[in-house]
Amino acid sequence: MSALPPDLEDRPPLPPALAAIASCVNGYDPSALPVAAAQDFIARFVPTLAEGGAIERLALRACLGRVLAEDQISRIDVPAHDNSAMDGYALRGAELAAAGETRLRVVGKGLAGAAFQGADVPPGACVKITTGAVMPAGLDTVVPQEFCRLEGEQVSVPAGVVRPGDNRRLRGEDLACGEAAMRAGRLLSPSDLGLAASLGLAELPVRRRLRVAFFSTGDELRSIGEPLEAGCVYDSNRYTLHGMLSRLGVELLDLGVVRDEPAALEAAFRSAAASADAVITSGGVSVGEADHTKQVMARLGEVAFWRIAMRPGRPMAFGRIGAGPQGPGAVLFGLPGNPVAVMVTFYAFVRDALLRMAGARPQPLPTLRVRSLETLRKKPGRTEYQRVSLQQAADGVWDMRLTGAQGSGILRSMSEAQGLAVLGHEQGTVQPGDWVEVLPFHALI
Ligand SMILES: Nc1nc2c(c(=O)[nH]1)N[C@H]1C(S)=C(S)[C@@H](COP(=O)(O)OP(=O)(O)OC[C@H]3O[C@@H](n4cnc5c(N)ncnc54)[C@H](O)[C@@H]3O)O[C@H]1N2
Ligand code: MOO
Repeated sequence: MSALPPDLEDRPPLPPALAAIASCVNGYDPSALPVAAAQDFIARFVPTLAEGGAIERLALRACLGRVLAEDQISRIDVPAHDNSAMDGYALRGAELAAAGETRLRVVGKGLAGAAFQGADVPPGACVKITTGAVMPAGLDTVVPQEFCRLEGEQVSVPAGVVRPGDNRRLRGEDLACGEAAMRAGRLLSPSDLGLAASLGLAELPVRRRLRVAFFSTGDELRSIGEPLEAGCVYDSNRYTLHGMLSRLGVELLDLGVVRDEPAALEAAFRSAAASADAVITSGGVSVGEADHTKQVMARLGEVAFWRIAMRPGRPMAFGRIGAGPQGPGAVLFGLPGNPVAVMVTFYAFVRDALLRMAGARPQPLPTLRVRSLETLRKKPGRTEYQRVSLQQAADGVWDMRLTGAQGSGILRSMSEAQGLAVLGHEQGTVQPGDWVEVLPFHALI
């Protein structure tokens, strides 16, 4: 068996692990697994990049989209001082009159980066201040300058425009020294880079990127640039997969197109598993005579299930090859060949599994509750994903329509969609005006 990535957690050998997982999964039926059971199975099954040996320290800007490997504890208070949230006058809140005006003498100024230098501010006095400037000792309130009238060195503040303590940011209110700023497992976002910068961190420890190999299978597939002979189609799945995987920030190994021949498939699986943590294929998982993918997967390793109660995406093989005492091998996703089924099964199963393997803690994706403008025919007993466009109605509610024919080979209606209506396992036909859950593509990385 092929060499195995050394830094994946060593899990028990596959057969007992599979049986153990299957017995924990509610409604486990390998011939037609409900979507939720398949997701549960996969979440329990996939190994995570191990703590040791898989961590690198990267310059902050390079950490975007990577998985944080260790908790980050703040070594400073952020902000480091009480400071003003407004341009105006800093004063003692207790001196503000309940009615009429409060008149105060301006005894100096404090700028952001150039704090007020005077001695203690005496009673009846205030300090001109800018946003971000350190609050002078003893002063606790800032009146924005728009509310004030300045005559010479006297400022008049009308009653009621601020309360004591207003417009002052407290030391450590963003993060106190010793507090956890970010926990390990976080998928680093632009705001996380900013947060780390606010702590003065030049670099962060991140998990190594997951290595994902992928290839298309099918004798009818031609690569771009090749002539399209009768009966052939261009291989689009590798481009779709490339796009979805790139957004996940994994390391990509594109192994091209593999012919519908068991020996060629076996060689491709072996080479993919030798260098990747996960292998994704498309095509050849159904029951046709040229559909060899799942048989080859089963011969080299194990197939946990390959039929899911969903549409599109019913035939999807999930398993593993190369598992043994030396490591967990590579996780396999044999996605169906139809171009829309590839995308739907990726979003339904592969995305979360890869994030989990990479050490992140994926959250359930947020869905929008929208009103259907049309009838959506649906049979109970399987989950259906229908391609929809969204528009906001005059009453502010979001409405949805199908983007066209829903055949799982029709990529145009996927490309025109803004999301997928997720019609649950038990759901029947949707009538116009009914509410449905939509997974907006913008929620996906
Ligand atoms: N008798 C049955 N036939 C089929 C069943 C079934 O349950 N019983 N399931 C259908 C469903 S659902 C799907 S999905 C497909 C999945 O089949 P395969 O995974 O074996 O995929 P292929 O047969 O290889 O291809 C299906 C279709 O997609 C085109 N394709 C494949 N790869 C690509 C690619 N990389 N780029 C563009 N297009 C691709 C291929 O040419 C076929 O038209 O099986 C149904 N049949
Ligand atoms: O998985 Mo298939 O895409 O339902 O046609």
